[in-house]
Amino acid sequence: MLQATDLNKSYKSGKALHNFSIQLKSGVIAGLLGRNGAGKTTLFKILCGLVTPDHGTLAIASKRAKPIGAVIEQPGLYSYLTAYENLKIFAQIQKAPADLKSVEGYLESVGLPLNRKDPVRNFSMGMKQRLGIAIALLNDPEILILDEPFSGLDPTGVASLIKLIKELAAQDIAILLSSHLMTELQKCCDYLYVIDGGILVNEGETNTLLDGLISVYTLTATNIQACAVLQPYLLTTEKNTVSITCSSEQIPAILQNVLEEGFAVTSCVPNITLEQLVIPLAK
Ligand SMILES: Nc1ncnc2c1ncn2[C@@H]1O[C@H](COP(=O)(O)OP(=O)(O)OP(=O)(O)O)[C@@H](O)[C@H]1O
Repeated sequence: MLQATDLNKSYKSGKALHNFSIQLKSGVIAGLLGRNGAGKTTLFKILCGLVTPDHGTLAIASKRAKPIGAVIEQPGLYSYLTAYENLKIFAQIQKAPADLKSVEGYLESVGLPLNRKDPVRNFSMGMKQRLGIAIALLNDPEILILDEPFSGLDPTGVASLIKLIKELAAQDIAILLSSHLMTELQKCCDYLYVIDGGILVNEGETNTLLDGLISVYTLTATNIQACAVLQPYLLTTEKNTVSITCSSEQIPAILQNVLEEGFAVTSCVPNITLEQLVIPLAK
């Protein structure tokens, strides 16, 4: 669907992208993980045609008039207008259907209420993101690019945005989203690209990439710090929460034994940091 090969871009400040290649496929959610200044926005702007690369090729297989929809940095909204009015204006600008039924359909497609009559400046960050996505999806692009879509969202907002992104991918849209945080990308991406200093330093199917690297898990259960089974693995303990160090292969058996000892584990969260993904290849 989209193949970018050996993209290079330099600014006066230095090289922002170096021989960066990326592929997007229909129905697949790809994540771009990288620190601040790693080159994520530069890549997105090149993919959207907003910045011209110094070298490299970009091939997009699509017959649509608008192959890519994107929300880069903040969604650009008219803050003094309602969601409906924003969508109607952007639909008119982009020559998409702008009648009442169509605009209500756009609102519904991203889970925004039809009855909000107040300006979008009153909206939560999550609702603004949804409206930005609805605008990006005008004219049915086959590719959706979202730059840091989770920034400023609370956990509920993150969870409901992840649900929306998965629903869009299920409609065969190819999705690329960026973050400097592992947790959200881990939860929603099928494939991960890791960028550092403008270079692709790691990539792979999310589960395969992370399984080999996770060695610390945080478990929560009432009084779990007293669990005998966990004592050999303990890294840190707090009331009702412990961090243990073990491999991903060991986790199912450990959890089984903890349950048999009578501790009802309410969560088991793998801990992985961006640094773990960057350092192995940067050596
Ligand atoms: N228009 C520009 N002019 C000069 N330098 C730029 C420009 N845009 C980006 N850069 C530089 O290119 C590098 C990559 O920036 P970019 O915004 O692509 O990174 P990023 O990963 O999106 O970072 P962030 O998460 O902070 O937005 C940075 O060193 C940045 O300062």
